[in-house]
Amino acid sequence: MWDYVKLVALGVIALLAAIAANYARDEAYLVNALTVMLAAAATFIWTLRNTGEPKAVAPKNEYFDGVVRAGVIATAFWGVVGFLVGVVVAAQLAFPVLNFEWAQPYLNFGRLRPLHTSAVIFAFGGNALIATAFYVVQRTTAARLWGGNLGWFVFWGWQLIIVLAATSYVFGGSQGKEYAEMPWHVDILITVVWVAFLLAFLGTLWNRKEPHIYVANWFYLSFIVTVAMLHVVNNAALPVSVFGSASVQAYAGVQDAMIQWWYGHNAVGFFLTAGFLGMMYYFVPKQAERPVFSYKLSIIHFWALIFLYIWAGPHHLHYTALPEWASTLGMIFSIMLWMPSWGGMINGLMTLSGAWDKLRTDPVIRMMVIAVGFYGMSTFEGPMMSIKAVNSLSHYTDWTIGHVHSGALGWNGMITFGALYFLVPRLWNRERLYSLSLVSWHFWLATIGIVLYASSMWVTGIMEGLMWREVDANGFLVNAFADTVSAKLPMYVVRMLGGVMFLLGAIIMCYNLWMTVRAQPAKAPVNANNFVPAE
Ligand code: HEM
Ligand code: HEM
Ligand SMILES: [Cu+2]
Repeated sequence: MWDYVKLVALGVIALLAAIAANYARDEAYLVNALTVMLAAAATFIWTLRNTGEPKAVAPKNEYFDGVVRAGVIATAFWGVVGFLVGVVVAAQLAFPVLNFEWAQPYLNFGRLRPLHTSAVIFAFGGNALIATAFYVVQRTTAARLWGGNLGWFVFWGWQLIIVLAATSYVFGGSQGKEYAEMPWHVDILITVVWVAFLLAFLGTLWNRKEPHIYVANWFYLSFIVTVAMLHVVNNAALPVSVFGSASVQAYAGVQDAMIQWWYGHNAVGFFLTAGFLGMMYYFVPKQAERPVFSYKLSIIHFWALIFLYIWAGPHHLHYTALPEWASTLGMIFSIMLWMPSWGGMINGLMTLSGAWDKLRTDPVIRMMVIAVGFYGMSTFEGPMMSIKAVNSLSHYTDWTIGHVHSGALGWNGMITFGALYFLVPRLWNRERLYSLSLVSWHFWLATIGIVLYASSMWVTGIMEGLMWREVDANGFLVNAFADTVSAKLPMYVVRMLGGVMFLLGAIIMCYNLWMTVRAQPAKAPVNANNFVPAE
């Protein structure tokens, strides 16, 4: 019965998408409609072929790990894609000829840049967060992921969203809001998939056999709930036509800017921070085989973080049409944010107390520790940059880009790599990783890559900031804008090389994980993935 409902629904979707493609008013919308049509048709055929077949009933005492395995593969795949596009845009900034004439307008910097940011944040980061949230919530509640195949809906829905967003940018569809560039129809799909994600997570918590809700789940839950709120409010818009990508924002002027940066900042705070802290609170203690340093600190850290983050957005709009008081409010909350952030860092690092020797012997724990270190660094740098006097120098410069990537590569990247190294042997029931020395290679390539990236951006950022404000004795500007651009060239090349190293490290990781699954002997099949011992 359920199969027939699905078939009808998929058929209707494919048909509507075909109609939408026919009436499409712009290229991006056309490509999106065709993609949805093909995806619905493929799922239709797949469902049809399986209709009436006896379904394998999953044993109730087994974790739902298939979707986590798929999420791990997707994380590694989109990671490499996102880093590669990062290297491409870095190369385009250094060598503008790489905006090839024949590839215009599709592959110019302006279209590839949001492709990079969405690929790394939503595809790489999003898949990492969804996969680990599903893994962690099951392990810490001793319950199977709620909702039957809802987990698969979330997984495939998210991949579809990624493909729609990416193709949309390349073909010229964008809302023009940073990190929220997806056109309105993709925004609706995101809302549906995100609600499914929330339900799967909440349902599992509800069914928990462990009375206590472990703190990692608090972080994951706050990430899911807050991102839902941010997404819906920031994307409120009126489509110009149901058959086109263009839409008009619900807010105008400075209100729109404020809502956008309330979103943008909290995307950092909840997507790139709270969710990843959930990862830290599970995987660091697991890999170190030590309890969390202070559970009390983790609770204080949690509440302080979510209370403070939400007010800090105006630090993105210093010296604009935003009222002075709002700007000051954002600055003050940002400075206060330093404390809980470092509380989290200390909690992560001190979890290693008594196990510091592991830093020498275990490259996976080294990866996690450097991630927490970079988290600490970027959450010190951020509050500093939010001070108006500092921001008057740093804003509009590459300093911001350096800050972004010390957080993104150092914190989000490294903690995800650590989690993948932890997960793959367990999910595929392998005795150990294929090669720890390849993990070490990855570690050093990535670390040196980040250092090259961040330090080159500090140098160019501060240099261009100072050059822009340099005036002669009569008060005239000394430098033309083009002077600052040409002065930056060497540093742009260094940044690109740093990116290449980071990318190489990720490719080595993929090889290592692949060989772990391929070449390592399986462990004896002792209910490794069961949470209730078989009688
Ligand atoms: C190989 C690695 C990477 C390279 C080479 C790279 C390169 C770049 C470049 C060239 C830009 C544009 C800068 C500009 O407009 O001046 C950029 C922007 C950005 N990247 Fe990356 N990136 C990498 C990895 C990542 C990762 C892993 C993340 C997030 C998890 C990330 C997040 C961002 C964000 C958020 C921006 C926009 C920054 C802003 O507007 O202030 N990047 N990246
Ligand atoms: C206490 C924590 C943090 C504070 C107070 C903070 C503050 C700031 C400030 C003041 C800016 C520059 C705004 C501007 O001049 O335009 C900024 C930019 C940015 N930060 Fe942070 N930051 C923090 C942590 C992080 C972390 C951990 C990450 C990444 C994982 C991150 C990602 C970003 C991004 C992506 C931008 C660029 C936004 C844009 O596109 O303009 N921040 N942050
Ligand atoms: Cu911010």
